[in-house]
Amino acid sequence: MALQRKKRDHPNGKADFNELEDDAYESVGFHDYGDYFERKKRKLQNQNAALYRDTEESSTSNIFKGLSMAINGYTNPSYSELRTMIIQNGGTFVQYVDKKTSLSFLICSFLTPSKANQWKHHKVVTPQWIVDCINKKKLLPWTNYRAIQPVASQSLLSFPETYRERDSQLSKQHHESLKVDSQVEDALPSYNEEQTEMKERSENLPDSLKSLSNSARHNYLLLKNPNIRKSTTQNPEFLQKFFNSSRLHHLSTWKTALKEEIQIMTASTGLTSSRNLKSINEKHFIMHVDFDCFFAAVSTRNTGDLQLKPVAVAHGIKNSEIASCNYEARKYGIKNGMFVSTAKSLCPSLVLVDYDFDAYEAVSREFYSVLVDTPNDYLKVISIDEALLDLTNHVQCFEDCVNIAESIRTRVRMKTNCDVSVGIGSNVLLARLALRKAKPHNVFYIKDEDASVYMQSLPVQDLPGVGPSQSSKLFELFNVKFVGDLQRLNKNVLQKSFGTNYGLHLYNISRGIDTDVITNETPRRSISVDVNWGVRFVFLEDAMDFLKRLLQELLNRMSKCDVSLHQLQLRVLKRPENVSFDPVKYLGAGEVTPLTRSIMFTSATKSFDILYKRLTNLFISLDVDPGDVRGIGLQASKIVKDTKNEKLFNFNAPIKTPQKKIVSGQFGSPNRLHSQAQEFDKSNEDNDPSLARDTFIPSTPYDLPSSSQISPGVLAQLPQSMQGSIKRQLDVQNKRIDEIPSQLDPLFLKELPTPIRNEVKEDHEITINKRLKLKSHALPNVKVPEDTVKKIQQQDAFERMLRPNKKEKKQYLPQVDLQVLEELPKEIQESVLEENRLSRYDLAREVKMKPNPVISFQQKQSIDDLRELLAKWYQKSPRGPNSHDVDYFSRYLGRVIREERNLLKAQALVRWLQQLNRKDKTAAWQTAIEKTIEAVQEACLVRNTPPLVLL
Ligand SMILES: Nc1ccn([C@H]2C[C@H](O)[C@@H](COP(=O)(O)OP(=O)(O)OP(=O)(O)O)O2)c(=O)n1
Ligand SMILES: [Mg+2]
Ligand SMILES: [Mg+2]
Repeated sequence: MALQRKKRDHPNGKADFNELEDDAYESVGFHDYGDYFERKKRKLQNQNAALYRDTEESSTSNIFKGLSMAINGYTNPSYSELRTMIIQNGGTFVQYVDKKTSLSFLICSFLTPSKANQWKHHKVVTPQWIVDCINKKKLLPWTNYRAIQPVASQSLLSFPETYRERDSQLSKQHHESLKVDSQVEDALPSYNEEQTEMKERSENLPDSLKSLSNSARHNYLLLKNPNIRKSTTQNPEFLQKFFNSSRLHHLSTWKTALKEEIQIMTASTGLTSSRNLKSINEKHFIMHVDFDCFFAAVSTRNTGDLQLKPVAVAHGIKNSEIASCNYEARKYGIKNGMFVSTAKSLCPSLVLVDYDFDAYEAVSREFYSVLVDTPNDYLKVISIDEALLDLTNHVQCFEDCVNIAESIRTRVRMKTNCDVSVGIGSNVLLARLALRKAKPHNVFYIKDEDASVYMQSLPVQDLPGVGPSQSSKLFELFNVKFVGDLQRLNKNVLQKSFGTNYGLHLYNISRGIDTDVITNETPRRSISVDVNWGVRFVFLEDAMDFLKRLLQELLNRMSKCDVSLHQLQLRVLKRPENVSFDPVKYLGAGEVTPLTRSIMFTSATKSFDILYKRLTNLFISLDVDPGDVRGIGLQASKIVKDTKNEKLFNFNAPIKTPQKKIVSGQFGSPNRLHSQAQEFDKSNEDNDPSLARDTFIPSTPYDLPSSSQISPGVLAQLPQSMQGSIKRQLDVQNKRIDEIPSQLDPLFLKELPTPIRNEVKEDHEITINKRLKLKSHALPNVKVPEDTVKKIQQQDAFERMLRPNKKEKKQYLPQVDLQVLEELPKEIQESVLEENRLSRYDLAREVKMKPNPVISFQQKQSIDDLRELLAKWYQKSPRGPNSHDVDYFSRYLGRVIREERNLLKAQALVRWLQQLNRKDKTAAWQTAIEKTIEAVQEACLVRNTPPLVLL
């Protein structure tokens, strides 16, 4: 029997059915459970409709107009009294509530803990609120009548002055959605709608706040909720909480700490300089070891039954990201980085477990102790769960590597009850590709002779340094999709299109040739603190206050390492203009434009006052609306040691120490690492008190070339602090300067590690420029004594080295694309920057100047125009779209995500298609929509952002 429903604008509960024809009154029979509830709901709605009819005349006020309410459990006044009170005062009474019902308020006196948990994201008030509102004849702030005490994660907005607008909107949306017709409502508020809503809501703002920008007002209203405020930068304890629970923070801290420890161990075993025994051309054996689903495995390692179930580690909130999921969960299509809500829709039985940072750290230490016990040439920390080993001098063939790999796997399993996988190859690239193949729970190796063939079928994006821009350029120019296609391209052609360095890189890696060698860990060159979640400011003062706390945190970290800084960088993540105020991720940064600025200090400092003053000016100079700030970071670079007793590392120690191999068991316990290191430092200091006295930390620990290659001329051109350091090191190494060439010695330069060489070269260039400048400006008759000129040159050179040379760099600005650059491997990034004589700072400004392009589809760009287009497309193809059109549109969505970088737009368009097909549910359209969703999620993956919620 067809359900006849008159379309009326009645709110929920007022639906006017023809009772006689409504099958809600038929017996339930053998219908399914869902059907039973559907019927029950309609039955109750009909009863309410009758009640509304009766009370229409007798209604006393409209104070609850636009609000929908339900009652739960025992109440005083009674259920029926309350119901009448609600209806008589214009409210909508909802008799039956399920998950889909949008409700303004739930009225109840008491909730059991489980119910309280279930309703924690709703407004739950006591019956007294109804009574008092009616007595006072106005809506009173509901927060004074809460039946559930707020919880920290509550994400519901509650603004005493404005909730009515919001609720009536919610309730309107809900009723619109109840209508079974072709009217399609917008799934997400568009940016314009958000702006309009903001304007309406802002009318309730105090006068003093009316001058605020829209984004600041938005934050003001958002932060009115104490629960939300508690989770943001407005909370004085925010930083501590943030760092305690931020997995990314933990990951980076662990990595730094592990690197330092491994560095100490390798230094103490004397493996540093003598280990590069084989040249790059000789065959190497590289091993890449990585835990399988690290966080998830650690969290379930002692729970046999959980290991067999799909498990993910996340904070548990709907829009939180999955940090790690086990391979059982991956069978359902769940991936690391996915939102919990998406994952749950793929696998409702997914078990969520919380983070256990202490356990991850402990397991990682066991892991590294096994690796340190494995004879190796180099051990490089990649992350908490992952390392590279160079075994070249310890094995003869791949089979030896496999045996070692199996032994590592067994020992790690015994110590941690978790699995690692191992990839082996003759270089880092092949080891990495082999690891991918080995996962999970296995060992795999790729021989050189198989590499080329093995790689042919890989998409080019699987290659290191090939990101979306490069791969789409490769596709556009040469129709290249797979590595096999790339292998067919000539080296010259690649270099012409992609530049000398990157062209060569592409040519090499497509053949499995990787010149990246595993080198020693470099000492810490910078210390930073970054916060990219929960950053919400209203006023400039908020930003200043937070900067203060962040600077304090940076100084604390610096003080732990006993360093001062020469350079301080401020990094700000800014919401671009047409991006929503509220990112998809709750209080996250969302889509942002990064801005960076640095300040240089001629003398090293760690003074809060000096730094804070410059920092605030720097922030102001960025001219960012405080409401638009979504993330802030500080980085101390060009750091110098400021105490004589270096605790961890002796940067000026002679690198060559007696050969001492790691023997099995030596580093069995992680705590021994520290004590071992300290002993090592101590013994060195005992032997030679002149060590560890200098303050400058070079970018890389360096061994000096033979004395004949160091000229006093060169030395004189170095920054003074470096001169001191080199002279002392020469003393230590018993080297003398016995030649006096007058200019930069190429041999000497060649021997220096690249970063130092660059510094020296830059410095030299500046000195030369300065000299030229001095010449041209010198008054013809004034003779400056030569000594003085030299001194000025040296001093100036050092100062200028610490200052960015704006004029010089400006003219090179437009040649490098930051997005392209970021996808390249670090080394290539540096060389591109060097080639273009640019710093990242310049590029960030460049990005700021050039907004993302808005991509057109059939000459349409705005969401509204595109929706119109899609609606026409849908109407014209009732039996489903042409597959080429679907591909075409999917590709467009991909570009919206990758190039226009507008996630919300892509989301809104797909949802629109879903809405269009909601009524008829045409299967062909459904398939087409799924295809577009796939394209969208793939583009998100490429961009490294979590998938959009589209189910
Ligand atoms: N963006 C990231 C990257 C990593 N991790 C954490 C969770 C991971 O468990 C751990 C290791 O990262 P991997 O990339 O090695 O991922 P898994 O070990 O989880 O999975 P796989 O088996 O693919 O290595 O680091 C994280 O929280 N967020
Ligand atoms: Mg892993
Ligand atoms: Mg890893």
